[in-house]
Amino acid sequence: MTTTNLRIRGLTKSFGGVRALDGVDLTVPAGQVHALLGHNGAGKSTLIKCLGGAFPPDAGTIEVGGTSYLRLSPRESIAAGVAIIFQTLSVVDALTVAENIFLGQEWTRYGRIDRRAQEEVAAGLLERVAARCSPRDRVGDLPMGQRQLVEIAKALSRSASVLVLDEPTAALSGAETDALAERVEDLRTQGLAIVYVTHLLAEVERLADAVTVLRDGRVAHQSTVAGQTRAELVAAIAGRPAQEVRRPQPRRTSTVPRLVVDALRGPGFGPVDVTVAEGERVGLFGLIGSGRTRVLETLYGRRRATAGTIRVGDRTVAPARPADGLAAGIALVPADRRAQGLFPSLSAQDNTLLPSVRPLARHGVRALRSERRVFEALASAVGLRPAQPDLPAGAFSGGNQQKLVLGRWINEARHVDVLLLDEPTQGVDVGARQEIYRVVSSLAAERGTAVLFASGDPEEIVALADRCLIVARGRIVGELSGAELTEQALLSAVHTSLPAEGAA
Ligand SMILES: Nc1ncnc2c1ncn2[C@@H]1O[C@H](COP(=O)(O)OP(=O)(O)OP(=O)(O)O)[C@@H](O)[C@H]1O
Repeated sequence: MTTTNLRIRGLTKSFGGVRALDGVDLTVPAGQVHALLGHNGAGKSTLIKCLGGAFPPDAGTIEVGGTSYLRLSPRESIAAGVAIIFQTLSVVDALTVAENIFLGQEWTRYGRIDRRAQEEVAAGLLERVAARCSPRDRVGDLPMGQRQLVEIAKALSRSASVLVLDEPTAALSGAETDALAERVEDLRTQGLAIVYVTHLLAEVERLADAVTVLRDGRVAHQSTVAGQTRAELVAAIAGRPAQEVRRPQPRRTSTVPRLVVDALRGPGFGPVDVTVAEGERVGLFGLIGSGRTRVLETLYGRRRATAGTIRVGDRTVAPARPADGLAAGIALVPADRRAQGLFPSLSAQDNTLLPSVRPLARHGVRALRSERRVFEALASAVGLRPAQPDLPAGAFSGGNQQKLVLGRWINEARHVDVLLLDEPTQGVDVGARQEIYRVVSSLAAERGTAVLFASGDPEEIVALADRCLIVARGRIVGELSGAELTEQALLSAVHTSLPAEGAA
């Protein structure tokens, strides 16, 4: 008989006027990987936060291991056997692996922490998750994939029976992603009930047994994964039939160079040569740690170049700070948009239009009506939910916060010569992804903006780039364009170069 580790019934939660969850049912038996999908703002994070005790639900029950709760405190959630691995991990960098695992549940002997016993047990737990680190390593020195395994080992030390993984591969390299998939497989075999939150359908197909799609706080679809097509899942997420993902028609781009980078070097990369013509969209494809992010940050002035030249049009620029990059007509949308670009207490509209307020103003007075019009056009283009201009940015879901920061640079009131995008659609749902590609492409086509973007997702490169440069070990090691630019060609190009670990 299969035991049911997690049974959620009628879960409901509102924030002000927004029904984030509306009568959600979800059952996950022991030994099942259950994928949780949904558009940005569908309610996925709210559901896992109710489960983890961060929010009290308004109605419904959460049953874990046979005990039913109307609400859980964070402590009760852990005691009941729930472990949630959030994207921003909760491990403490300054502590060792063993200290992290036993934080808050230290083993003591004669009133002192028994380090040796902790390290011995930690070693066993690390083995169970096939981690390659030692109990005495400092967590801050470990690559992201290992830190995540430490957190999973910590969950096992607390005898978790329900493991929730929130977009766990977002910050992992290809090799780390494969290793995590194997761990998920093992933990399923060991009888955990696993809830796996993701936007990536390939992960669902690879790992999950069952899938639930949330749409606007309700269950829009629930089934086993076997026999389910991608088109059916996309339709359930978006609430309309799937649009075919098509590679844009090859366009004749201008040959006038807009961005010319010559022998650029900086810590961890170089020399790098890149030319982007007016209206051209060039992808930088590489694994995490390849140096792709460093190149973009150096062009923008967030990092200092140690050698080389950068030209925008016919001007030579040497950005030492982001303000210099902006003054030279270069904008960067960082990958970690929430930490690096969002003002949580300002309204959605102010967040997107802040840099445009001056261009829109007439005679020094803010053009409020134009601001609203530009915001509304943008909100509909990127599928912002809810499309409320006055709501504080901090009240939007993670993916919608991404769209707000992205929208700052891709709205019609803001002109930049060179647009740099780091992982433009990470955390963004499948429906909005296509819209973002369309908006970026029309900026390039209509205004001649030179677009240089970094991505680790071959599908994204193929959907958005006219031409792609392969980055490995801080250098450009190949180039693909036209008919050669396919997902398969990208993957084989990157895997023939040595993978690097660590953050980009
Ligand atoms: N603290 C909050 N205050 C107000 N509204 C909130 C709050 N947290 C979430 N919401 C709203 O609840 C809804 C569901 O958000 P939630 O974060 O659960 O979505 P999600 O499915 O996790 O999205 P994403 O894929 O973007 O992470 C959204 O409309 C969001 O704006």
